[in-house]
Amino acid sequence: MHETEIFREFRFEAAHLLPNVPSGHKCARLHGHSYKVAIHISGPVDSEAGWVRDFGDIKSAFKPLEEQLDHYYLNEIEGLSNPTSEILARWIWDRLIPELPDLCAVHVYETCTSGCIYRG
Ligand SMILES: Nc1nc2c(c(=O)[nH]1)N=C([C@H](O)[C@H](O)COP(=O)(O)OP(=O)(O)OP(=O)(O)O)CN2
Ligand SMILES: [Zn+2]
Repeated sequence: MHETEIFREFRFEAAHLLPNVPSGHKCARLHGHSYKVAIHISGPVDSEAGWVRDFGDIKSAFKPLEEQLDHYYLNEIEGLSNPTSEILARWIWDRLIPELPDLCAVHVYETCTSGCIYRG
């Protein structure tokens, strides 16, 4: 059976600053983003269900993370003291992989044009 990749997108608003950027860098100042996260799952299409996995499973797995992230100051969250897209993508991966062992990528879009793809 061929591997097929599915995804589910989520959006949340959050504030952050980047503490380790060079002096004078704009990202050292407190600012916010409308983040978009896409969770990708890969596997065979179940012949009976006709899907790799119910999108609802991805939604359920991401919900506790969304509750920790949405409208929060990311720097105050355990593990996100330097909340770059790279570190946030890894943070999400580490928390989803026990629930979604078929996870294959976490995309974090910090802006419409910038982001990170983490593949474990
Ligand atoms: N590799 C990374 N580079 C940057 C990150 C990051 O997480 N990883 N983060 C930032 C800032 O958070 C910044 O807010 C977003 O970056 P940028 O693409 O510069 O966004 P802008 O909307 O400000 O882009 P402009 O086109 O310059 O307006 C910076 N770098
Ligand atoms: Zn930023």
